[in-house]
Amino acid sequence: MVRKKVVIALGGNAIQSGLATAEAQQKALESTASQLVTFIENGFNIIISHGNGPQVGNILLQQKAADSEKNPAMPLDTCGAMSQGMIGYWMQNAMEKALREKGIFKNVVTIVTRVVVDPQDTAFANPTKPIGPFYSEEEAKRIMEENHASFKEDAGRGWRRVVPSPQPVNIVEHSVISSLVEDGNIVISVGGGGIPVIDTGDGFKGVEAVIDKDFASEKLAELVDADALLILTAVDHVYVDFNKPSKRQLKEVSVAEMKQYIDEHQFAPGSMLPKVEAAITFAETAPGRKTIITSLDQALNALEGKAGTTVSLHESLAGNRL
Ligand SMILES: Nc1ncnc2c1ncn2[C@@H]1O[C@H](COP(=O)(O)OP(=O)(O)O)[C@@H](O)[C@H]1O
Ligand SMILES: NC(=O)OP(=O)(O)O
Repeated sequence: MVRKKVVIALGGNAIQSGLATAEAQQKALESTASQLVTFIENGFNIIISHGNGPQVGNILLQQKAADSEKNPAMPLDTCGAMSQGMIGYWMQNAMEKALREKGIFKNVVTIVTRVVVDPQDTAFANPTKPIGPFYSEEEAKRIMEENHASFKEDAGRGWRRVVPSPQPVNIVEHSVISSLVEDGNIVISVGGGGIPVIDTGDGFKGVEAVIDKDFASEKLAELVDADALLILTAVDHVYVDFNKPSKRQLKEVSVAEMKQYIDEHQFAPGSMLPKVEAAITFAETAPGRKTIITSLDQALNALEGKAGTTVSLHESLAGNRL
């Protein structure tokens, strides 16, 4: 049987739905993993990617405990690598447990993934990616003055530190990820959008940034020639007139239609907009490729063409079962 290959990008609620403790996040991941196992039961090969905004921000804050040459603070790229290892480790435990409960044996591996960015990317001069905890406006302004860090208001939920978020250009480990998934292993990769690196011509060098995980997942889906990119978040569908009485679910949408909605500012920057942009980019790479944006609960239904928002090059291609 030829197994279809799906890149699954997990939203923040799949990892942290309440407290930020290790115990609470591992519990949330166990619940996520029990749903992801249904993809394996239904014959899919999966590559799991995930966000790291809350986690990498907290790891960065924890560097404040550093006080000497013996205990130096680590830079943001290294904090990103730590977040990949931490969440990957939790996810490996959770997936193996969920597989065992179903009597399935499969290797689950995390690849520490480096993602090449352009040093000239204009994002370096304009930090936009929110990380870490939320603050009141007053607290945020005080920290900005003390630390020269940038903070911005995040979608009506409070103020957060923001860091540069350049576009992914290439994924260093994509070939090995591809081989592992072709061999039937479950691969966790491009966690937190990948560790941002620049190609110096004499090796890779980490840079202080956090890449958007939806854009990095899209790049990975392209490079491993995935059949679908599944972006899972807290809503079952993308909406037009979101949060208005006139709100309407989008089901099967062409790239051209989605671009029109972007022009109408239907999607919030920093939340739904990058997902929609990633969906368009993947669909544009080939006529058969589709991106589905939905919730974890509806993910399998969505692959059968029965739920979620599906974006493909032409609307006629969107509704079919994968
Ligand atoms: N037009 C829209 N349709 C659906 N959801 C939207 C829209 N605009 C903004 N959103 C919000 O975007 C959220 C997804 O973004 P976010 O929470 O940042 O993603 P993630 O799940 O990757 O952490 C949804 O849960 C929803 O609250
Ligand atoms: N890196 C990243 O996009 O993380 P979040 O999805 O948690 O913001």
